[in-house]
Amino acid sequence: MGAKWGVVVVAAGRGSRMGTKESKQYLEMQGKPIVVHTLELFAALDDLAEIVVVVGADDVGRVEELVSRFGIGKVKAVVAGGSERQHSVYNGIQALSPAVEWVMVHDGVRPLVTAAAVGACCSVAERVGAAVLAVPVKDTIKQVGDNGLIVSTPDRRSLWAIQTPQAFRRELLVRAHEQAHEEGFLGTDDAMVVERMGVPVAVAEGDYTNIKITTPEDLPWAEFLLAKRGRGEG
Ligand SMILES: Nc1ccn([C@@H]2O[C@H](COP(=O)(O)OP(=O)(O)OP(=O)(O)O)[C@@H](O)[C@H]2O)c(=O)n1
Ligand SMILES: C[C@](O)(CO)[C@H](O)COP(=O)(O)O
Repeated sequence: MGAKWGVVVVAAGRGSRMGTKESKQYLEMQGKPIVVHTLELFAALDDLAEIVVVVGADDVGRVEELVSRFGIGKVKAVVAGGSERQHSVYNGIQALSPAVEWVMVHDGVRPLVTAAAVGACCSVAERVGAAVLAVPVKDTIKQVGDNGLIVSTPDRRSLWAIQTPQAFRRELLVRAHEQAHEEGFLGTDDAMVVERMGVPVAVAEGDYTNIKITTPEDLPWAEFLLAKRGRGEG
């Protein structure tokens, strides 16, 4: 990462698919909330200038206290998110310092991303203008109709499972979010609002361990990977 980079860590979701009373980003692993693991990883990146954390409106004070308790550096602001992930992202971008010219957006519930993968994503973004971390899919993916019948089977060689961080020149991402808002478009990731403008977005190959903690089955796998990483076993 050469230029002035900021990251928006989004953690304002309800975690409904996890089925826990506590939102999944606050579930603890190795004595720390998942979102703290994620923030600590980005705070340790030498070339990262600042972090904005986006959380539920009622959780701003709680997360500010976590940032202080765990001594997490580079946190410029903790701000309230919105009803959709895309709204939370936009709120986060607005809180970055004006000097930040490149933005990463990262899911707060992806605590296992590596510094190397983040660096690769940013390098590709600086070259292309926009990039997302991804891995080639391992399973055959099929499109299935409402009737449960298979519609098509895309060539697996062209299919990638998209992750975060997703990295962009800041003015591009702001413009894309504002256009999506004006046109009532909601995407499931940040690249979608840029792609729909016809702007190229590149893929940077990441790791299969960069999982998004979403459903209960993800928790033991994340615990295992976190422990493995803590032992320096990658
Ligand atoms: N309005 C929202 C929705 C999601 N997120 C964040 O976006 C990331 C990816 O979203 P997802 O895994 O879907 O989290 P949730 O929306 O909380 O999960 P669910 O869909 O199961 O409720 C998470 O870190 C989540 O906290 C957010 O900041 N604001
Ligand atoms: C952004 C993302 O993590 C890329 O795979 C994914 O689209 C988030 O989806 P979610 O339903 O908000 O978890």
